[in-house]
Amino acid sequence: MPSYRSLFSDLCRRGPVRMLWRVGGTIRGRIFLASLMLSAITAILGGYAAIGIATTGQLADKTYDRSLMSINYARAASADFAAIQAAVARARLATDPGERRAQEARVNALVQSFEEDLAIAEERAQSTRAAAESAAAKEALSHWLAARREFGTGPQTADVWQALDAHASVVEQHIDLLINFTAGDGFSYRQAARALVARDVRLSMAATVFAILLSGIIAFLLSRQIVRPVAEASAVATRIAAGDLAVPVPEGGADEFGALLRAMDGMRSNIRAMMQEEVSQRRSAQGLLADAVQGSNEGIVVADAGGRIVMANARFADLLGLEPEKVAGGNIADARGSVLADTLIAMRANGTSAVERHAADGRWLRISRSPTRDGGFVAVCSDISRLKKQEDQLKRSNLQLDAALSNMLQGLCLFDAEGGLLVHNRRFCDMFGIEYGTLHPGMRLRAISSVVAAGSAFDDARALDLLLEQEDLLRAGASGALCRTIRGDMVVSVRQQPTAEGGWIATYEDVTQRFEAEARIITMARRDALTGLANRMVFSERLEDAAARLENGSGFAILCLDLDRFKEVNDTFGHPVGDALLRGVAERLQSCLRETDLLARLGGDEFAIVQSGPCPREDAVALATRLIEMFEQPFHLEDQVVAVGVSVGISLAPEHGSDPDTLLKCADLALYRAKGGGRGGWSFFDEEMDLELRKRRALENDLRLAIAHGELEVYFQPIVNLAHHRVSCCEALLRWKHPERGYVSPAEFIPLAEETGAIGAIGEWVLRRACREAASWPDGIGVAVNVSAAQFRNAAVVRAVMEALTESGLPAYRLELEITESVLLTDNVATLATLHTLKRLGVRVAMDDFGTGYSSLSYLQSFPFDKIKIDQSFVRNLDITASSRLIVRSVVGLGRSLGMTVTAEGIETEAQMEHLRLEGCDEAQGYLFSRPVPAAGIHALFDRLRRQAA
Ligand SMILES: Nc1nc2c(ncn2[C@@H]2O[C@H](COP(=O)(O)O[C@H]3[C@@H](O)[C@H](n4cnc5c(=O)[nH]c(N)nc54)O[C@@H]3COP(=O)(O)O)[C@@H](O)[C@H]2O)c(=O)[nH]1
Repeated sequence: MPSYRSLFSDLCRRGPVRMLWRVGGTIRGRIFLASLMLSAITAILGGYAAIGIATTGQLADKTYDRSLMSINYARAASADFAAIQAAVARARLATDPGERRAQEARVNALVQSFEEDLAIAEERAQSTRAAAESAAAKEALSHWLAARREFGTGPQTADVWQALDAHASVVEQHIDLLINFTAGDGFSYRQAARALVARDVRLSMAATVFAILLSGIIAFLLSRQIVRPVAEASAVATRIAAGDLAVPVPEGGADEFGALLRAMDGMRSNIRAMMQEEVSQRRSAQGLLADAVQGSNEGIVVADAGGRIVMANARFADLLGLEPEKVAGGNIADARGSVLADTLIAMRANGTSAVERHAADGRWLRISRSPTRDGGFVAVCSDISRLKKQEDQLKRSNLQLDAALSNMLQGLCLFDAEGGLLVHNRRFCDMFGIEYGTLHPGMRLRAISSVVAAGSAFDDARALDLLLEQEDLLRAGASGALCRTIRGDMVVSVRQQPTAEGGWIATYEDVTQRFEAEARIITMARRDALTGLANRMVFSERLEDAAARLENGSGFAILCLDLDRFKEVNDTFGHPVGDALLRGVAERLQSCLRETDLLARLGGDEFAIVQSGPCPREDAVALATRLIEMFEQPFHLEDQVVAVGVSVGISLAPEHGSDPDTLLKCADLALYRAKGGGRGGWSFFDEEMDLELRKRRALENDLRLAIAHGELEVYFQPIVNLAHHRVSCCEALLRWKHPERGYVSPAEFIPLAEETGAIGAIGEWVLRRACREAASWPDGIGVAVNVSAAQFRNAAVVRAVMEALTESGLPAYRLELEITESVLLTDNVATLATLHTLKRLGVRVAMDDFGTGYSSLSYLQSFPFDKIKIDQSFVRNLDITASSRLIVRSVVGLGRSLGMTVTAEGIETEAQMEHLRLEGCDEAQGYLFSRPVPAAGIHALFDRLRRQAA
C-alpha cells in the first residue's frame, strides 16, 4: 500500500481523482477508503448534532437566563420605585429633621438601585422594544424625581400628589411594558428552541438511517471485492495441493488478490518445473545406475522368488559362463553345473549370505547374497583371485616378518596410538629376562613392566626403571633415545619413534660393545696414541682451567719442550726407533712431575707441561733443571743407544699474561731462545721476545700486502757452465723492497712466508715471473726457481708450474726447480710423488744446499735429481778446511756417477772457480760472475759474460 506521504505527493501531482483511482486499486486501499467514508459520515452526523445542541443551548440561554433575568431586574426596579415613593412620603410626613434626612438619603440610595436594576434589565432584554421601555422607565423616573424636587417642600396639595402619581404611573407603565415585552421574548425563544429540537431529531434519524445504509453498501461492496477472490484462490490452491497442476489460475486484477493469484500461478509453474526436473534426474539416475550395474566389475544379479533372473549384468553372465542374452530372462537353475549357479542355489537352501569358492579354472569367487522382499534375492559376485594371491603373499610376508623379528639382534616393541602393544619379538623378552609368550597384544608398558617385575629371570631393578622411564617418554608423546645399563653390565640403547599410524616403535639394542669402544675412542681422543700422554686438546683444557683460576691468586707455569737432534735420530735409525725414543722421553718426563702437573705431547718431538704451584718461577726453574738432567743419560732403544737433549722454554702466569694462547706463544718464543742459546738449556720468556714477536707480526702483515703493492721483484743470478764458459741457467731470487724497511733479505722473509703460508701465493708469482722472463732469453739458457717445502704440502705446485709454463710458453726442460732437503723431510711419499709428476712434465729438479742436512745422500737415492748444488759454505771453506775440499770432491764424484749435473754455489774468486773446474764440477754460480740482477739487466749481463768468455 502506498504511504501517506506518497499519497499526498500523488495528490499534489496527479489530482485527487487519479489518486483515488490508484488507492482504490488495492484491497487495503479500498478498506482504507471505506473506513474514510464511514468516518466522514460519522463526523458529519456528529458535527450536525453538535451544532443543533449548541443552537438549542443558545435558545435556552436566551429563554431562561436572559429573559428571566431581565424580568427579575425589571421587577426589582419596580420594587425600588415603590420603596422610593414610600420613602418620599415618609420624608414629607416626618417632623424630625433627622428622620427626614434619613428618608432623603434612603430615596437617593433607592434611586441608584432602581437605575442599576433597570440597567441590568435593559442589558438582558432580548428585543429593542424591551430596551426602549427600559429607557423610557428611566426617563419617567427622572421626570418623577424632577417633579418631586419641583414640589419640594411646598404645600402638600392634591394636585401635587396627583402630578406626582401621574409621573409615577408612567414609570410603572414602562416597567410593566418592559416586563411584558421581555416575557414575550422569552416565550418566542422557547417556541423556537422546541421547533429546532424537533427538526434536529428528525434530521438525525434520517442521517443515521442514511449512514447505516451507506455502511451496509460499503460492507457489501468490500465483501464482494475480498471474499470472492479469496474463495477462488482457495479453490485453486486446494486443487494444486491435490496435485492438479493443470488447474487454470484466474488472472486477477491489479490488487493483492491479483498478486496472490499470479504468485500461485508462478508457484504452480515452479512445482511443475521441479517435478519435471526430478523426473528427468530420476530417469538419468536410473540410467546411470543401470550403466554402473552393467559396467561394474562385480557380477550382479537380481532374481525373483522362483529363481528367474530379473536383471543381470554382463559380468555376471561372464562369471556364470554364459552369453548375456541367454542369462536375461533365464533361471539360475538353468546354469546348474557352474560354481556360481550351484553356490547361489546352495546359499538359498542353507541361508548363507556370503561365501568364497575356488572355481575349477583356478579363479576365486566371493559371492554375497541378500534376500529381497518379494522372496527373491540380489547377489553380487566378485573375482577375488588377485586378492587371494595378495593374501597369500601377505601371509608369507608375515611369516617372513615373524622370522625376521625372531632373528633380530635388537629387541622390538610396536605400540598402537593408545600405547597398547601390537608386536614384540623374542629378543625383547630375552633382554628383559621374561618368557616369550607372556606378553599379549594390547598390553601397555606399565603392564609389561609388571610382567618384568614379577617374572624377570635377572631380578634387575634397573631393567624395570628403564621400562618405566620409557613409559614416561611414551606418555609425553616424545620420540627419543635412552641408554641404560641393565643386568650388571649390559648397556641397552632404547630408541622410541612415532609410526605413520600414530603409534610408536621401540627398539632395544645391546650396545655394550659399541659403548665400550666409544669409551675407548673418547679416551683415545684425549690421549696421544704413541706415548699415552695427554694430547693437545687436554693440554688446552687444563690451560684454560689454570687461566680461569688465576683470579683466585694461584699462578702457574707453562714449559714447552723440544728434543734436540730428534730428527737426526729418526732419519738415521728409522721411525720405530724414533717412536720408541718418544715413548722413553715421555716416561722420563712424567717421572719428574708432581701429580698436579700435566704433561702433554703436542706433536712430533714437542712436549708441554702445565705446572701449578705456590712459586711458579722457582718451581719452573727447578723442574726445567730436573728435566734437562734427566736427558744426560742416553736412551737404550732396540739395541740402539741414543742420546738426545731437551730444550725448555718457560712462560709464567700471570707475569707473562693470563690468556692461554698468549702464554703458550710466550713459552714457545722462550723455547726458541733456549734452542738458539745452545741445546739442552732453558729460558724464560722476556719482553724482548715479545718485541721480536711484534716485529715479526708487522713483517708478516707487510709481506701479505707486498705482492699487491708491487714491492716484490725477481732478480736473476747466472749459473755458468765451466767447460764452455757459457751461461747455462739463471737462478731466480726474490727481492722485496719495502717502502720503509728498504731491501728485506729473502733469508728473513722467506721463512716467515713459509710459516704463515704466504709462500704459496708468493712462490706462484715468482714462478710466473721467472718463466715469463726466461721465455725471452736465448734458447739454451734455463731458469732455476727455488721451491719451499711448504709449497709441496699440496699438489698446487704442479698446477702452478703447468700454468706458469703455459702462460709464458717456456719449454718445460728450461725450467729447473731447486728444492732443499726440508722438502723431502715432511711427507716423503707424497712429496716424491709430486716430484715425479713434475719430472714427467719435463721439468728439471735440483737438490739445493747439498751437504748441509743429515740425509742428503739418502735423498739422492730416493729421487733421480737432475742437478746437485754444492752449498756455498763448502766453497767458502775450500781454502780453509780439507774436509770441505774432500766433500766437494765426493759430491762431484757422486754426481758424475749418478749422472747428475753438479753446480757449486758461492764462487767469489777465480781460485775457487779454478779449483772446482779441476775437480770436474759442471757449473758455477757466484759473485765472481755476477750478483743477482733485475730482469731488465739480464740481457746486458749475458752480453758481458759472452764477451768475457770469448
Ligand atoms: N723459496 C724461495 N726461496 C728463495 C727465493 N728467493 C730467494 N730464496 C732463498 O732465500 C735465501 C737467501 O737468498 P739470497 O739472499 O737471494 O741469497 C742468494 C744469493 O744471493 C746468494 N749468493 C749467490 N752467490 C753468492 C756468492 O758468491 N757469495 C754469497 N755470499 N752469496 C751468494 O746465495 C743465495 C742463493 O742460495 P741458493 O738458493 O741456495 O742457491 C736462499 O736460501 C734462497 O734460496 C724464492 O723465490 N723462493
